[in-house]
Amino acid sequence: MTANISPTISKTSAALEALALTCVRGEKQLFADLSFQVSSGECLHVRGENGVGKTSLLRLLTGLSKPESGDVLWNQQSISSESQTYHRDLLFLGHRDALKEDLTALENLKMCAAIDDVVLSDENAMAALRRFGLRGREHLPVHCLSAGQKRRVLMARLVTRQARLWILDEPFNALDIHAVAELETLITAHLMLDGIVILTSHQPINLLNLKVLDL
Ligand SMILES: Nc1ncnc2c1ncn2[C@@H]1O[C@H](COP(=O)(O)OP(=O)(O)OP(=O)(O)O)[C@@H](O)[C@H]1O
Repeated sequence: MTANISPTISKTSAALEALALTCVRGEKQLFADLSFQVSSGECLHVRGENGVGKTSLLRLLTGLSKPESGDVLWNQQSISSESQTYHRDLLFLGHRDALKEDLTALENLKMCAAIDDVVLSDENAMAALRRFGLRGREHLPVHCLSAGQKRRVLMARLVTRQARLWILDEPFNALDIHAVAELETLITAHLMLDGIVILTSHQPINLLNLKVLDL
């Protein structure tokens, strides 16, 4: 069954811009003076070896950590000055599963919707979970799900929360080939609606409008 949830992202163009970002972690400078822009309809694939600073970059882009110097602009406004607007437009999925293990898959989706201030009916939440192959698992506590099934709950979140900008840390991890294809389809549909995606992955990615950033 396919979840019938129509995205209602506005059609005006949007852009995320990194301006001369420098990132220091511990004693080490991970990157310096890093600038790029990602606009509506584009996906940026951030690549690099383990420990090079991909997750650290995503954290700067989400505003979860601050750069040593430089700034991040969302639609030409610094994300530190416009953080409420920015966080309404942003969906960040970190590579550690941001799920409550004692809650069911359905309860997790509903809880995320409540935090995001999104109205989500049980029917739409169930449809989203089933779209990602979780039929019959909707009422199981998340600690009973496999690693790939947990990632699928997070994928369901991509369709139940309408955000313009998706920042996804290793979203293909633990997914089987069907789920990888489903996620690529979902990302493509988001880009066609003028969404923006920034993701990290150690695997090659099969998407149109893909830009690559090698750290
Ligand atoms: N809070 C911190 N304090 C000190 N060092 C940190 C901190 N956070 C990250 N690091 C270090 O910064 C470096 C970059 O980490 P990061 O998680 O950004 O790498 P990554 O490119 O995402 O790696 P991977 O491909 O393994 O996920 C690593 O050497 C890590 O140990």
